[in-house]
Amino acid sequence: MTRIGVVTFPGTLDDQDASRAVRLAGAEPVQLWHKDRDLHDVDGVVLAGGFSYGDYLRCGAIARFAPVMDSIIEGAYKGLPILGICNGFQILCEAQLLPGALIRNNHQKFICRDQKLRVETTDTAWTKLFTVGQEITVPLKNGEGCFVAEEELVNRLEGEGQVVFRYVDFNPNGSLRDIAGISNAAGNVVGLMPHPEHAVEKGFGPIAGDEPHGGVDGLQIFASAVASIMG
Ligand SMILES: NC(=O)CC[C@H](N)C(=O)O
Repeated sequence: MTRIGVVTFPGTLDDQDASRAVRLAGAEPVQLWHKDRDLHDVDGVVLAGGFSYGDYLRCGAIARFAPVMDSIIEGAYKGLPILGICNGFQILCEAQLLPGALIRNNHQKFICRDQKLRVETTDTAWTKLFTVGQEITVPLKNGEGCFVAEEELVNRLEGEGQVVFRYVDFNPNGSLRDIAGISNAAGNVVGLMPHPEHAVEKGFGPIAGDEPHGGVDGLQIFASAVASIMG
């Protein structure tokens, strides 16, 4: 069975939901602790959302130096599928596994809403099962979600197909070019601000189309990783 590690740092909030999403996608979730020196032979890793180390300094800035990150960085360069959700995305940027940075929302407030996104590429380990241009709705909740990078870098990300998700209808934080998620050049490392792990079960997900509180669009992200790992 495919084994996907879910990392818990002090202050992580969404590791249980991420583990549940992994299980619903047909894989076995493996708990990884911030102090773990190895990844216990997992086939993929999820850096879950939350408030690691209380968001001190900058979101993700301290978690980036946790012992488990050495193995994650090594795994990333070897092609291990890695997903960073919200605080996980911030940690991946701090670790320079993904380019750019996430800064305070342009309106200076924490925001929580059901957010529509467009899937811009299926050439990543985490979006393989979508269709290009598909619109999905998943919850969003963060204080530092504004994606910024130099103009030249953003142009390169667009040109190389590394913009993976874009906000639709409403940009919730001032992110450049409505960018909600990006990947590394190889497509195995993906980070996104909204939370797919909160949209995996009917009755608990966001309001989406004809499905009040029933949207399960997020599940495809975890199922995509399982499909990529199985080849
Ligand atoms: N939901 C989250 O992961 C939040 C991330 C981070 N603590 C922020 O507020 O931006």
